[in-house]
Amino acid sequence: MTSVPTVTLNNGVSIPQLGFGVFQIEPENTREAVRVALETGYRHIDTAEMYGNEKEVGQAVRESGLPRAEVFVTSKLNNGYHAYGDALAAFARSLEDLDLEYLDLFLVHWPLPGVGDFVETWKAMEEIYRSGRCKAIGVSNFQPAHLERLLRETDVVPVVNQVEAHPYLTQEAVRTFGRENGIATEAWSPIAQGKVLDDTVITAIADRVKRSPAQVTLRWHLQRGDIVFPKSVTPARVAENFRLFDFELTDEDMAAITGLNRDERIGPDPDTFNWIP
Ligand SMILES: NC(=O)C1=CN([C@@H]2O[C@H](COP(=O)(O)OP(=O)(O)OC[C@H]3O[C@@H](n4cnc5c(N)ncnc54)[C@H](OP(=O)(O)O)[C@@H]3O)[C@@H](O)[C@H]2O)C=CC1
Ligand SMILES: O=C1CO[C@H](CO)[C@@H](O)[C@@H]1O
Repeated sequence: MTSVPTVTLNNGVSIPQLGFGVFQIEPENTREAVRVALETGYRHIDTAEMYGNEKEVGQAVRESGLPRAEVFVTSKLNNGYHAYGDALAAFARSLEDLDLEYLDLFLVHWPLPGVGDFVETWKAMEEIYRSGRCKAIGVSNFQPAHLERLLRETDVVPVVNQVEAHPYLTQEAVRTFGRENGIATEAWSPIAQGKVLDDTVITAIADRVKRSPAQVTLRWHLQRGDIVFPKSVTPARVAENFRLFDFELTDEDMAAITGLNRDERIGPDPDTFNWIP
């Protein structure tokens, strides 16, 4: 079976660079989707309390029969639970819903700069980390200014920052800040939910290397060093998105795809997003 490269996080924990995302998979379809992903060879699942399918993710992981240590599971703190005590309780609930002994990675889902104070939230994350029930803690959708505050005012450096990233939003500033401070970048919506797949720069490279536009785009992320977890409920695509390790993009291909950047988001802007579900 294909072995997926790992990235060593700043606390020594290893994360598979390619995983499987479960946003917008209905709870009733999640068990099967995660079963197919694990069967295909994925060993990293990215969920969140916000997605409403933690329970089914946990079920599929347990039913796979794989040793717990072989599957990397990430979940995220939902936006309504940023207060210290709420964050501790929300983590305990996530673990209970997943029905797992520990989480591999727990993230603050959004900084919500207009609501409360994410430094207080991060102090709760540090306590969760110290409890040993979570192997690593990180953030999602943090801008460099948000990260600077965490680095200045708290003790534990986030292991990752999970941000929207794809060829139309290459996130150079966030990625550079991460690289300089030991924070790995995870790219969410890595194929921009399909939006980049008919871009002629990407389709021309795909034709030449005899791979699909999705494979070319995912390979671009991997060669940049970022961590990705494409979502699909279509088994053929789940398999396609896993076949990324038998071809390489040239430096010219990499530069051409990076050159597509238009700083165009498909999701919310972290500086102004303060939504509480
Ligand atoms: N931290 C955050 O704020 C966020 C995190 N995320 C995480 O990132 C993950 C991935 O992002 P997501 O928004 O789901 O978007 P993706 O960029 O992974 O795209 C998913 C969409 O693309 C389709 N698709 C998947 N593979 C292929 C393929 N090979 N060819 C053509 N179409 C394909 C899927 O269709 P189908 O399923 O029908 O096959 C689905 O419609 C999420 O599942 C979640 O874990 C996402 C958003 C925000
Ligand atoms: O993970 C997520 C899925 O997408 C939503 C809408 O863009 C986000 O709010 C959320 O962070």
